Amino acid sequence: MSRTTTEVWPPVPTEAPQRHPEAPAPGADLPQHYAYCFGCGDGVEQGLHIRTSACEGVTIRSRFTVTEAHQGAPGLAHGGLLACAFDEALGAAVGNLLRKPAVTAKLETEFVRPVPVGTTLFIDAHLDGVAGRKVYVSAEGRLDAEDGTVAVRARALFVQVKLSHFLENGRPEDLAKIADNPELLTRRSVELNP
Ligand SMILES: CCCCCCCCCCCCCC(=O)SCCNC(=O)CCNC(=O)[C@H](O)C(C)(C)COP(=O)(O)OP(=O)(O)OC[C@H]1O[C@@H](n2cnc3c(N)ncnc32)[C@H](O)[C@@H]1OP(=O)(O)O
Repeated sequence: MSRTTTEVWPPVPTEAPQRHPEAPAPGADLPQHYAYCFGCGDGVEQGLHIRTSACEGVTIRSRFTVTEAHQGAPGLAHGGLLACAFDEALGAAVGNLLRKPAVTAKLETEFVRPVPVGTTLFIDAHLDGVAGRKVYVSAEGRLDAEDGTVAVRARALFVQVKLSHFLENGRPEDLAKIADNPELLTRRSVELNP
């Protein structure tokens, strides 16, 4: 059976994504966006602690080191955690390069090679197209080097949302913690009306 994905991507006509004029400069290391984010936050001891930097154009690179806390089979990364890492990397591309709040509507992952504990995945995420509020984005994860063997591929649809999405749906006590300590969130300006 062929594993080549045959569907057209993006699946609808799109416009070329435009890097926001205030997007982080190529080479810049990006801060965690929320201290308690499972993907990037330093406040989550067993989280993924993904680190991300901006690249040229509409690409960003993330690095994720698989620890013992991330196992599924003995000594191997859990597929769901790998999907989480890609959700984070794809979302960071959308948020940082377009600078508009967006959430994952659909996420597809392809697991090509096992990913052992101790591996660092180099994940390049690329914005593929924008159609109104919809943003199509894809990524590849390579084993232990920028040019390593591809182990995981993913692609996703993100939908741009208003700030009210988070204020109306988030747990009040967590929103209150942020009100008390705004440092929990990265304080970069975003455009709030999709
Ligand atoms: C400086 C800033 C830095 C920031 C860094 C940030 C890093 C972040 C890293 C974090 C990363 C982690 C990120 C996370 O973990 S985000 C957390 C996980 N995601 C969610 O919780 C999202 C839950 N879903 C929703 O809230 C709603 O369903 C949304 C908001 C997505 C849409 O509901 P809404 O009522 O608003 O809009 P709509 O229903 O009219 O849909 C709009 C359009 O979209 C199309 N559509 C929707 N769904 C699908 C689908 N499944 N397949 C195909 N198409 C779909 C739909 O047909 C329509 O198309 P069109 O009719 O317009 O053509």
